[in-house]
Amino acid sequence: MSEAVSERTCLETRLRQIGRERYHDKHPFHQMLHSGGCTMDQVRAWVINRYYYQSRIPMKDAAFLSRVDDPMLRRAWRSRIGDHDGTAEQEGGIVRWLKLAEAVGLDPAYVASTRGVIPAVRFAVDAYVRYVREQSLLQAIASSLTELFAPSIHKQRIAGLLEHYAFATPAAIDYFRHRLEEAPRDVAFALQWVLEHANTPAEQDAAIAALVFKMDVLWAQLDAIWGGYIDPGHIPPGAWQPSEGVIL
Ligand SMILES: O=C(O)c1cc(C(=O)O)c2c(n1)C(=O)C(=O)c1cc(C(=O)O)[nH]c1-2
Repeated sequence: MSEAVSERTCLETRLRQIGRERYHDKHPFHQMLHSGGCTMDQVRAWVINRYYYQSRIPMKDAAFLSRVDDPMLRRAWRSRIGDHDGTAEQEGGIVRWLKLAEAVGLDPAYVASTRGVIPAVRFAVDAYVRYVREQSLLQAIASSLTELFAPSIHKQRIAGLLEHYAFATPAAIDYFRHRLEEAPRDVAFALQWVLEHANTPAEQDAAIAALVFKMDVLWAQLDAIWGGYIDPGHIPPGAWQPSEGVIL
C-alpha cells in the first residue's frame, strides 16, 4: 500500500471510530423514540425541534456553496439544496417533514414558524450553520460526515416508528425513506473529498475536530429535548407548550 493510501485508510478509520463513540443513535432519546417509549407529546416535541435542523440544512449548504470557487465542487454539492427544498417535479425534505408534523397532530404552519423551538436547539443548529460559513472548506465538508452513520439510524427509525406508533404510516415517514437514497450518495462524495484533501496531520486533525463538533451539535439537540420534555421535564421559556399548534 502506498503511503498516501495508507494515510487515507487511517483517517477513514478515525472518522468511523468517532461515529461509533459519539453518533446520536446512542442517545437515550433515540432509543426511547425507536422502541415506542415516547408519548405523543414527546414525539411532537422532537418533530418541532428537529424541524429547525431540517430548515437550516439547505441554508448551511447555500452558505457553503457561496464560498466555493470550484464549479465541479459546486455542481456536486448543489443537489443537496434540491433534496430539501424540492424541485418543480418533486417535493423536498422540508415538505415531507411537515407531512410528518401533520401526521403527529401538529399544524404544519405552527411547526414551520419555528416558534416553539427550544432555545438550546436553536443555538446548536445556528452554530452548525455558522461553522460551515466560517471554517475551512475541508472542515465544512468534514462536518457533514455525520451522515456516514445516518442510514443505519434512519432504518432503525422507520422500523421502530412503524411498529410502535399508530401515526406512522409509510406516507407519514416518507422523509426517512428518501434520506436512505440521498444520504449515501452525498456522504460518499464528501468522504472522498475529505480523504483526498486532508493531507497533512494538521488537516487530518482539523477534519476529525469538525466531525466531533458536528456530533456535539446533534447530541446537544437531543439533550435539550430530553431535559425539556422527559427528565426533568422543565420546558424552557419560549419553547413549545404541549397544547400549542395541536390540530387533532
Ligand atoms: O435523522 C438523523 O439522524 C439525521 C442525521 C443527520 C446527520 O447525521 O447529520 C442528517 C439527517 N438526519 C438528515 O435528514 C439530513 O438531511 C442531513 C443533512 C446533514 C448535513 O450535515 O448536511 N445531516 C443530516
